[in-house]
Amino acid sequence: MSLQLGVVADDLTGACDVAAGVHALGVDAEVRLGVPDSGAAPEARVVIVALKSRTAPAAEAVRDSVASARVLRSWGARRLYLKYCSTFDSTDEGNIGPVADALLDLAGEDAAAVGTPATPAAARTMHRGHLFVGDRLLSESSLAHHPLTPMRDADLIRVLARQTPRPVAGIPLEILHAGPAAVAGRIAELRAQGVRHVLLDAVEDGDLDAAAAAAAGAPDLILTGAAGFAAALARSLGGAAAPSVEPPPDGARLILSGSGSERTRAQVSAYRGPSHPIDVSALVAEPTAVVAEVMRFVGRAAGTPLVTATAEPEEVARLQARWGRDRTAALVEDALARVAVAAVEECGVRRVLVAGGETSGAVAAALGATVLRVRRIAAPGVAWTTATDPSGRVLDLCFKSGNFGGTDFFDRAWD
Ligand SMILES: Nc1ncnc2c1ncn2[C@@H]1O[C@H](COP(=O)(O)OP(=O)(O)O)[C@@H](O)[C@H]1O
Ligand SMILES: O=C(O)[C@H](O)C(=O)COP(=O)(O)O
Repeated sequence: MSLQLGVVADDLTGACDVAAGVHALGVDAEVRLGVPDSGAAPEARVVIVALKSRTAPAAEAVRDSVASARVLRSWGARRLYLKYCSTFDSTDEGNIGPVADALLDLAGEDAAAVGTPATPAAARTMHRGHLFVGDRLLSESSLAHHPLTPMRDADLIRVLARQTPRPVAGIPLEILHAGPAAVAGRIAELRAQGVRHVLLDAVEDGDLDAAAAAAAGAPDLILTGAAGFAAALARSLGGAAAPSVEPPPDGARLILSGSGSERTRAQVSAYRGPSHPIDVSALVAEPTAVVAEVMRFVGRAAGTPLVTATAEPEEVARLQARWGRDRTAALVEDALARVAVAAVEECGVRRVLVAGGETSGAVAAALGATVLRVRRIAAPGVAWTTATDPSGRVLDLCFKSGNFGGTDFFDRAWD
């Protein structure tokens, strides 16, 4: 099969979110970690490049996203999709706007970016350009307190307009409900007026299907959004039989949590197995000693050990004020990544569940994973994936978005 949809994702859990949704439709998907080497094209019909660009400097995010898009195009990708968070996680400096603009430059002068973060299956909906998380406006949800990208403005037309000099406009729900031709016609009108970024309202999957059908008639569009719109595009590809589910590899288990999201905080609290909180302040002065202490816990734990840095927003804010946001982020990500490598190399761990997008990117890179294939859906938007590390070990890896999975996920995710 040829590559139908090439996706550039700004974090690993978001990439796996798309892969899980595509897999559930019976469409074969593959996640490539980092900017891929051009080489031979993968066989999968959907290839998702997982970058760690969501909170990187804009120039770095643009560089890696454009490089990834070029490789996907060289593999014959018929459509390009920029995958960002369903809660539009970003700052006013970017990176959704700058990256989308760079992809527009790649696509040509009159190109336009069209899409939506709406993912109704994850209770993310767009109405009059405003993003809702469940019944709450984004700015009234827990995402307003995200440790790296606090989302304090639910008007995404306004948010995106702060990230790009190119004109931004929305398409309201009544046009989505009028069907694909109405959507396509409105997109064409906006483009003729010079609009280069279009955000679509959507409150149900049918709206996303209408958007996907409208996009099918405009192959020059750069498509953007979260896993919901990506799944609608994959639905139009037509799925094969349900993919087979291989058993997980034998080996010990480990849970690593670096997410500060509301759902992960609940999952950490609800976990009934052995857990060990990381002393983040101690990481500043003696990270090696902290990791050694954690490994003593992992080595003697009965059951599946949970190593967690997860903390309430107030505690995270206190540590960020003391040591710096980026410094604490890097210290925690690096510590959890080092624990993952040591657990695989020294404790026979072969199954790792990681909570948090940035955290997952750091852990996957440290483990040397380069390609992930979905093995089994663990929860909506969350998959167990199979990877082979540089030493040839087969690993079973689950990279869970911060706000995904049930409260008992850490106990129930294992098959
Ligand atoms: N206790 C803590 N203090 C400071 N930063 C933390 C703490 N725990 C986690 N972090 C950092 O917060 C960020 C959480 O981001 P991420 O892993 O993407 O989670 P999510 O998926 O919930 O957004 C990471 O950079 C992580 O290292
Ligand atoms: O919510 C989404 O679209 C994705 O699953 C995602 O990007 C989540 O990011 P997180 O950093 O893992 O919360």
